[in-house]
Amino acid sequence: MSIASNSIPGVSSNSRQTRRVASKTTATWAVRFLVGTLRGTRAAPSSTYSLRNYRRNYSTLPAKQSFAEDTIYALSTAQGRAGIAIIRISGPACLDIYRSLCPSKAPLKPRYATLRTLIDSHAQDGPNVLDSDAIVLYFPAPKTVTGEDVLELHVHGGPATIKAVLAAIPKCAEGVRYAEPGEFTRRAFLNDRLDLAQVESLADTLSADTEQQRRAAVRGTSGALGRTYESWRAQLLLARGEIEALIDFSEDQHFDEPPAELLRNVTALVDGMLRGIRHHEAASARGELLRGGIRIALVGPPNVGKSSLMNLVVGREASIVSVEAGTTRDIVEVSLDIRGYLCSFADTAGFRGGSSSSSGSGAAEPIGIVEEEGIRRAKQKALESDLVVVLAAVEPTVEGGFGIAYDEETLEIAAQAPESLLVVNKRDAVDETTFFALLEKFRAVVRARAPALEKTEVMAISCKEAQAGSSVDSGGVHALTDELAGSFAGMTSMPADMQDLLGVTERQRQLLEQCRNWLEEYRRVTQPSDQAEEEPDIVLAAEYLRYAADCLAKITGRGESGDVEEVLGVIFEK
Ligand SMILES: Nc1nc2c(ncn2[C@@H]2O[C@H](COP(=O)(O)OP(=O)(O)OP(=O)(O)O)[C@@H](O)[C@H]2O)c(=O)[nH]1
Repeated sequence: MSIASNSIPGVSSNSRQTRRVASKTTATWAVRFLVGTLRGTRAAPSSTYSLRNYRRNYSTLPAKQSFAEDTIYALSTAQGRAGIAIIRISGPACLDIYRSLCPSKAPLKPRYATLRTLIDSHAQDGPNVLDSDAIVLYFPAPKTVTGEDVLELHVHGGPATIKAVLAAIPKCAEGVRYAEPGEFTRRAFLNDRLDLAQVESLADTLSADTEQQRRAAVRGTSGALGRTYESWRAQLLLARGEIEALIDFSEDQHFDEPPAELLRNVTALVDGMLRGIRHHEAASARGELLRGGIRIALVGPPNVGKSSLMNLVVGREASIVSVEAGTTRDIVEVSLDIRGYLCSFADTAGFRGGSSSSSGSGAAEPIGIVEEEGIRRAKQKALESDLVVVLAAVEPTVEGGFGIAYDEETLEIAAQAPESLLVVNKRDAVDETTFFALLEKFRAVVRARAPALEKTEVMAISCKEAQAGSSVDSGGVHALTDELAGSFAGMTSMPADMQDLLGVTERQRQLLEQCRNWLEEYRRVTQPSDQAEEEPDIVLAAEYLRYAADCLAKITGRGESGDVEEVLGVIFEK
C-alpha cells in the first residue's frame, strides 16, 4: 500500500491554524502535561480534557443502536429427523410467546430447564397440543446470547412436531417473525455481545470441515483478539489526544519544537505496537493455511507416477494413469483432508525442459503447443503453492541400465518454495542394493543442482506396491502422508502463548497491514532524515495515529468505522 506523504485531505504542516481547537481546558491540561513531563512524574491523563475526549473518541462501546421491535425465531438445530430439535426465540415478545404456548403454567425461572406441554391456543379447531414433553428455557436480557430476552424450546425432533411448533409461534404475539440468516448473531453484535472479530470466527467455526480449521476458528471466538485491538486503538487515540493538546498549547505559547519526551513516549508505544502487528500478520498467514487449506503441487517429469501418487493420496481415481508419457496435460486439483488439515492437492503436467536421469541420459522428444501450455500452468501452480512435492522415479536408461529420472527445473522450483518434499517412485523396479546406489547418485545431483534442498530428506515409494497392497508399509505412501502431515504441523505451529493469533483472519490481516503502514508513516514524519534537516511533523503524526486507530476500529467493528454493515453483509452471506 502506498501512502503519499503530506496527503491527508485538509491537513498539512501549514494548516495548523485551521486545525486548532484551542480551548482553555486543553491548554490547562497541556500545561499540566508539560510540567509533569518535565518533572518526569506525569500521571495518567485524568484531566477533564482527557476523560471527556476519551469518552467521546475512544470509548470501546458504540452508542446503543435501536433495533426493530421484532421478535425473531428459528430452528437452531439442523433440518431433518432427530431426537430433539431446538427452536430459539429472541426479542421482546419471548414471555408473551411462552404464556401463549403454556397458558395455565407458572412463570419460568430464568436459566432453569422446565418441562412443559406446548399448546397452540390459536388453532382454528380449538387448543391443539403441539408437544407434551418439551423443555423450555428462558434467558432474560441483557446477559444472553443476543443481548435480548431469549426463549429456547427443546421439542421432539420429528419434522411434523417442528413444523407445528414453528407455525404456532408467530400467532402468539405481535411482531414475531422467522429470523433472517445470521440475524441472531447480528443482534448479538449490535448489542455488544460479540465483536466483529468474534462474529467472523463464529462464521469460520460453522463452516469448518476439518479438525485444524475448527481449531483455528475457535481461537478467534474468545474475544481475546478483539480486546487486544481495542486496547491498541484506545492507546493510539490517547497518544493522538496528547499530541493534539500539545499542538494547541505550543501554538498558544509559540513553541517551535515539540517536546522530545512526548514524542519518545509515543514512539515507544508505536514501536511496540508495530512489533505486535508483525506477529499478528505472521500468525494470520499460518491461520489462513488452516482455514483456506494448504496448496500442494506435485511436480516432476512425465511418467514418473504423479497421477498414481495423487490417486493414492486422495483415495480415488482423480487423475488418469497411463503408460503414455504426458497423459496429464492440465492441472487436476482435489481438495481433501490429510490428518485434519484441509489441503488442495494438484497433479500437474510433466515437466520436460530440464528432464534428465541421474545416470546421465536425458529425454529429448519435441514438445507440442498443448504440452507446453500444460507445463507453463504446472510451473505457475508450483510457484503459487505452499508445499511442492518433487517426484522422480526409477526408469530404464537407453544404455540398458537404470537411473533416476528427474527434472532439474522442478528441483529449482522446490528450492524456492516455502516447503518442499523430494520423493523417488518405482523403488520396486530394481533390487534394494541398486535402488540405494541410485538414491545416493540422486542425492548428489540434488546437492549439486539445488543446494538449498541438501538437507531435505529423499523419500522412497512405490505406487505399484501401494496399489497392490503387496508391501507392509503400503509402498511408503503412508510414511509420505505422515511426512506431509509433519510439514503441515511445522507450517502452521504457533507457540502455546500465541495460539489465539491463529484466529486472525485475512480481512483482519489486511487491516493490520494498513494500520502498520500508517504507524510507519508516523515513524517517518517524527524521525525525518538528518540530511533533510526537517523538524518532526507532529500535526501529520497525530493524523497518522488516528488513521491507524481507524484501521483497528474496522477490525472489531467498534468505533466509527462506516463499513461495518458491509462487512456484516459479507459474513452473513456465508
Ligand atoms: N513399476 C512401477 N510403475 C509405476 C509406479 N507408479 C506408477 N507406475 C506406472 O508408471 C506409468 C505412469 O504413471 P502415471 O501415474 O500416469 O505418471 P505421471 O507422472 O502422472 O505421467 P504424466 O501424466 O505423463 O505426467 C503408469 O504405467 C503407471 O502404472 C510404481 O511405483 N512402479
